[in-house]
Amino acid sequence: MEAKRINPNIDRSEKVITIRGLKKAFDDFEVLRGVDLDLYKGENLVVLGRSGTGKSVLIKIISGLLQADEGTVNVLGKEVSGLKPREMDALRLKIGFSFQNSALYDSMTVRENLEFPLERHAKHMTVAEREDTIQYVLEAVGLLQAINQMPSELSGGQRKRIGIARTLILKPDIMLYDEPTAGLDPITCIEINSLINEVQEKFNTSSIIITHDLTCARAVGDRIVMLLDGQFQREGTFDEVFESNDERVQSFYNYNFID
Ligand SMILES: Nc1ncnc2c1ncn2[C@@H]1O[C@H](COP(=O)(O)OP(=O)(O)OP(=O)(O)O)[C@@H](O)[C@H]1O
Repeated sequence: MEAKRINPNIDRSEKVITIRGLKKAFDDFEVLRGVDLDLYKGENLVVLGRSGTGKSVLIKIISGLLQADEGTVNVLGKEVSGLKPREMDALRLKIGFSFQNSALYDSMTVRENLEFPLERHAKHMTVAEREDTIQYVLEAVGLLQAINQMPSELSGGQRKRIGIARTLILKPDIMLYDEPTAGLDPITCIEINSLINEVQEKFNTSSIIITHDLTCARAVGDRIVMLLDGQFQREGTFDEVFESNDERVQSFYNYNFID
């Protein structure tokens, strides 16, 4: 299994996300207990953690779908908690959210699925510009030939690619991938991992990749953070994170079947 070649274009002088002291509880259950996080421009940051540790809650707070209880969350220079709904909508357009289930509309063709966000958010585009943009993102995910197909005619991996293309179509600055390889076979996982790295290079995005798949983490992460007991307890390259003797880190590693 190959480790990621760290992207030389990461700009460590520019942070696109800065989080300090983030707390979030549901009733008495404290999910996030003081999370600090920086995402640098051009970086692929992997957030690792076992099921239920609050990874999805974290990205929902970043994208304004959930409110923090305490702490500061700054995205592209804006403090999320202080934004009016209209400002939040504008910020959200700069954040591409790739959902676990790809979230495609089953009754629409691939082209229509991709046209949909353009019709809503890129009204200034001509029909020809839209078509060019659709073809460009489909080509980028290697599925131009599927343009007239229905999502039901595609494999899980292909649907995932189209979901990523639809997220890219509005040219987001930040990509949030929630479990990009969940439910895919090992070969398709490798293809999706490569696609995440290609997107980083071609679209110059900064990304957070949420996963508990260590093969994915190693293949795509310039930097890895591990969420344990509501806080990031380990941070570094893949090897640095797993150098730890911490039993929780080791058991996480041992339960993932990797070479
Ligand atoms: N809207 C909500 N209301 C109440 N509890 C919630 C809500 N959203 C998340 N939780 C709880 O917060 C905890 C963390 O959930 P989260 O979905 O972030 O986990 P996760 O780390 O993404 O897990 P997985 O890897 O299984 O997706 C869980 O115990 C979950 O039940």
